[in-house]
Amino acid sequence: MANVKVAVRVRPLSKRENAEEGRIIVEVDNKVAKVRNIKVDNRLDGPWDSREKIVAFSFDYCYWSIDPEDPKYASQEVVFQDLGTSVLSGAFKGYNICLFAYGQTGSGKTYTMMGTPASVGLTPRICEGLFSRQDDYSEQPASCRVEVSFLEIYNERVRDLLKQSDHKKPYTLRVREHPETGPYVQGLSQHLVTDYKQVVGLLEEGIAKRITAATHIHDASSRSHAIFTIHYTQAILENNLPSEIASKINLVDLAGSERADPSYCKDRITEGANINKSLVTLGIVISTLDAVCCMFVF
Ligand SMILES: Nc1ncnc2c1ncn2[C@@H]1O[C@H](COP(=O)(O)OP(=O)(O)OP(=O)(O)O)[C@@H](O)[C@H]1O
Repeated sequence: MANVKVAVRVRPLSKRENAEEGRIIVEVDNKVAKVRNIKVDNRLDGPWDSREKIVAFSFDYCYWSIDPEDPKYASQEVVFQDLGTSVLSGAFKGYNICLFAYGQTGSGKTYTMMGTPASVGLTPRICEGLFSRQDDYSEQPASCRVEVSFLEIYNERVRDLLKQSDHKKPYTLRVREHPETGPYVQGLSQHLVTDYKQVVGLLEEGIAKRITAATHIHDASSRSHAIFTIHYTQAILENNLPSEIASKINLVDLAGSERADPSYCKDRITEGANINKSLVTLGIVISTLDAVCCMFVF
């Protein structure tokens, strides 16, 4: 899967982790993340010795986002410059692109994808990039159209985050498959936007409606998968004839995988089971795509 890039990001310890005297067991060295197994010989403290086990994993990008004073600190801007600009350049060339954040609950997916008002994440930055196109990517189009939609998948059911839904039956959208364009969500609202401010308004509206709940690890854990889709259509002249380049950008903030905890209430347990089930399925899909892809590479 040559067109797939994988990045890993290390976030700072949370207040709770600091209070519990948590330790960072990951180191980042260029494109390699090294995880130290502190359980070896139950040696929680003490000097490094040959029995300490380090497992190294390679990625396309490794981000160290612990301390802003650290020279190797990766800010939201650094992450955007690597990942967001390639999304934009792909979209400008007419490719469909999917960027998703995957990880354990509380690991920093929403922070990276959405960010905070003081530290804006990938999704709003990518939208801003579409409107303030100052690129060297390709020829500028005569005009372009941007339409967005925002949905969440909660307990395997789909809800439009940008449409007032029936309170009794909010999760009623159906996923269908079009013979030519592939899977789509029937009845999902599409919103034409003409500037960055409008996109931010819609993003805030959708984020506010998304289901969150407190878990042992994270006070505001997202309990659903959220998909923000941008349909980007460029009007161009091809051989002096009007034509269009259409691309679709899916920006996905997945719910976090978590360990089943019998002390949770029934809702949390059901949510957790559905989250884990869908993430395992996603893993199977990616492995299968990889296997199929390898079969045809000669
Ligand atoms: N790179 C970072 N720098 C500073 N704070 C971060 C960073 N990443 C995450 N955080 C903070 O850590 C907490 C958890 O992050 P976040 O909500 O993004 O986790 P999540 O993976 O989306 O969790 P869940 O799957 O439970 O929804 C938040 O308070 C967030 O502000």
